[in-house]
Amino acid sequence: MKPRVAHSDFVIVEGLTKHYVLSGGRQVRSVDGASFSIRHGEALGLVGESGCGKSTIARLLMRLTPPTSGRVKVDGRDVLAMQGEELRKMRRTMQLVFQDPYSALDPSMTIGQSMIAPLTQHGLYMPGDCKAKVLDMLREVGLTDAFYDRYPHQCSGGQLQRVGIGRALLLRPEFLVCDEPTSALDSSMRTQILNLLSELRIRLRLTILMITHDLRLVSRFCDRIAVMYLGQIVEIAPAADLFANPQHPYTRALIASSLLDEHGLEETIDTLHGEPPSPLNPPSGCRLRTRCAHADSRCAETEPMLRSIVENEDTRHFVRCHYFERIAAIREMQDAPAIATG
Ligand SMILES: Nc1ncnc2c1ncn2[C@@H]1O[C@H](COP(=O)(O)OP(=O)(O)OP(=O)(O)O)[C@@H](O)[C@H]1O
Repeated sequence: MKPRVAHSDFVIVEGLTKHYVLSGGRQVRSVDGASFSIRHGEALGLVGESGCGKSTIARLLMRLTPPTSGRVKVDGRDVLAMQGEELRKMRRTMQLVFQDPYSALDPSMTIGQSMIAPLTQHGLYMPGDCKAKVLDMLREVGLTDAFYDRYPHQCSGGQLQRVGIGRALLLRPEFLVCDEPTSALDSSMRTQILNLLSELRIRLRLTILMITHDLRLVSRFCDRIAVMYLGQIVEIAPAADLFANPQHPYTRALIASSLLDEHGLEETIDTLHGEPPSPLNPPSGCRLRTRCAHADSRCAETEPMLRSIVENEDTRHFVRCHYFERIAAIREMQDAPAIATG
């Protein structure tokens, strides 16, 4: 069961943009004007094809790379403006769980040494208490005390991911960004790690951004889902709403292709054709237009905005699509009462 979430935005991201500048001055538009919010205790999924900019968003939120522009507020504080001690303290409350737990650990250090390092760095506990805290955390993530003295190469992928989660949680963060935390694992390990994260999320009242290309994972784990295409967020909706009532042609194609994979279905009208264009040279107007069956001249000329699709603010369903706007306008005209004449 998903926990109830408090109705206040804990994380607010506005117009977040990252253009990497290559030698010769060409720009990779990895993230372009991403805006979203995450309520306190909520899990937001961020999905999209490889290369659409998901990990760049994680790196921007964690201040691992500077943005080109935009704002990030966590618990009311402007994360991108922070410096020095304030930034160091903030970093403790925001932790990243990596896709590949092996590369996140130093192979020459034992698990215990790797887990104690951030504790010592942040001075959270007296040095004599650190080992006991690490052992408590190992148990909390389902590992025995014996793992304290093991080296990464003596652990399986699932065990290492438990270590990675434990290491992030030792600093008692409030906001966890999980970047493909299960994609390096086999399916039974994947389920175990997801169950562990679900349980810890409730127990520790964590706010989570779950980055993945696995739609089944987000449908099980997340309250809301943001769909990304070529650097932009194209749809955000509550998870159940997104699957029952997807609006953006890209979201519909993603859901259709995951069903194709799962059930071996025939190709449907909602599948996209071709590969995504390069973020070095994205299409004008709507970025999906070169692959979208519904695109017309307006899609090439003007960029659609991310707009709320319902009056009821609580539903929080947003779409960035001219085709959706056309269809919605037609439906509105059809639903309007006829004006009596004569
Ligand atoms: N340091 C960098 N310099 C130049 N381009 C970069 C850099 N980092 C990422 N990119 C480019 O930015 C785009 C977005 O990359 P990103 O890793 O954020 O995508 P992603 O959606 O996380 O993909 P994946 O699921 O494969 O990890 C890609 O085209 C990538 O090549």
